[in-house]
Amino acid sequence: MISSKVFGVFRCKFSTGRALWGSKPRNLKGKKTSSQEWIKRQLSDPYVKRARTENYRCRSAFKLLEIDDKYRLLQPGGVVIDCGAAPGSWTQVAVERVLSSAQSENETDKLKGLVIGIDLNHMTPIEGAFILHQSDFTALQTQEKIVKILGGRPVDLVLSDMAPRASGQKFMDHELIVELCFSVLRFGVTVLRPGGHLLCKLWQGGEQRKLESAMQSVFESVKVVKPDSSRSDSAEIFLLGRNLRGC
Ligand SMILES: C[S@@+](CC[C@H](N)C(=O)[O-])C[C@H]1O[C@@H](n2cnc3c(N)ncnc32)[C@H](O)[C@@H]1O
Repeated sequence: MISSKVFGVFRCKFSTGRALWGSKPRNLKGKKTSSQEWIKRQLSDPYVKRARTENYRCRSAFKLLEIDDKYRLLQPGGVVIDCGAAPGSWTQVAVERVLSSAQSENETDKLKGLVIGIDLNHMTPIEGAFILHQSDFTALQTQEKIVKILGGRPVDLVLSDMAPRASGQKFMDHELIVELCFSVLRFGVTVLRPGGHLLCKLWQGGEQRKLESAMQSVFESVKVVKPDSSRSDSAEIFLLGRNLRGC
């Protein structure tokens, strides 16, 4: 067993913090909505309410739940890397679905499951997950830490909900998020098992095609996914690469 202290990582025991408000949204033109509009929208958003009642740290949980209900990416006993994990709702969902005994009768599957969450920001621990917080996913050092935690285990699913700090310059923000996706893809192909999957978020724009074709060259199928819980006025979409081709 690797000591979590060695990596400055914690195998989390308690989940307390919640950030149900999420980040201030951008509309399709890349402009921020006014604070008042944003608060009004948050208060009337059914997913914000559900996140509160169902104990998720933010409404984003429902995007992954919806995608997973359709594509069955999270399996009991699975190994999952969650890039851009804070405040933690995707990690919560991944832990529930790969570590939950309710999902699997098999205790061994439950023990085998592994979820690693990485974020630039501070993140409150989540029971059952390894969290590398205050860590830049794109840094080699961080990726080496992930590889050590994996201890040679192949990965079933790489997730990225990473988003750069939005400048409001639509093209620049699009380029930055696509760069993050490419770094997830480059790393993903080195750790995913053949047949593994990758889901990454981006804001639509001109570079999307390049990313899609890079994914098509390594995955058997690549789909653009927009769950109902992703706001229709948001430029956000997800690219899902399924079944990594073997060498
Ligand atoms: C939309 S939030 C993720 C929400 C998360 N999926 C959840 O459900 O709680 C985007 C996150 O990406 C993180 N991020 C952006 N660039 C990053 C990077 N280079 N390395 C790690 N995290 C990054 C941000 O700090 C932010 O917390």
